[in-house]
Amino acid sequence: MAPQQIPPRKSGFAHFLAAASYSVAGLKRLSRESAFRQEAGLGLLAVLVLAISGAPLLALCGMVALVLLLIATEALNTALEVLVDHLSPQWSQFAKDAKDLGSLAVACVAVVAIGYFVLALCWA
Ligand SMILES: Nc1ncnc2c1ncn2[C@@H]1O[C@H](COP(=O)(O)OP(=O)(O)OP(=O)(O)O)[C@@H](O)[C@H]1O
Repeated sequence: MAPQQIPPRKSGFAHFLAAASYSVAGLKRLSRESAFRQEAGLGLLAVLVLAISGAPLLALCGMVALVLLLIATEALNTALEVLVDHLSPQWSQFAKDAKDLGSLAVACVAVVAIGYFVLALCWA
């Protein structure tokens, strides 16, 4: 297979379009992670439950924002894992630290999202 080329830098509207296509590629890569599929599924469920419970629009927007924040954190954690797996196929302290810290970041955002869901459900 021929070696892939790094795409040339673009500016203006072409840069905007290119950035959007890179984000879609990132979403495709993220969809291979089971953690992402679980978080996105549970997040969608949480938004639906709040909507059915009659939560106000602002509360629904808050839930959607937190689910997007969780997905963004999971994307960064996956990027970290890809790099760590490439740099350290064997056990190493830096690999353990990096991956554990990435997991902590995802866990912190997940706790905030779950707490928000419970509060919004109580107030609905
Ligand atoms: N190369 C490594 N060296 C040392 N410890 C590692 C290494 N790879 C993974 N670990 C340890 O194993 C844990 C789980 O790693 P793993 O790669 O399975 O990530 P994960 O959090 O389960 O994410 P995912 O399910 O998305 O792969 C890490 O948090 C870390 O403590």
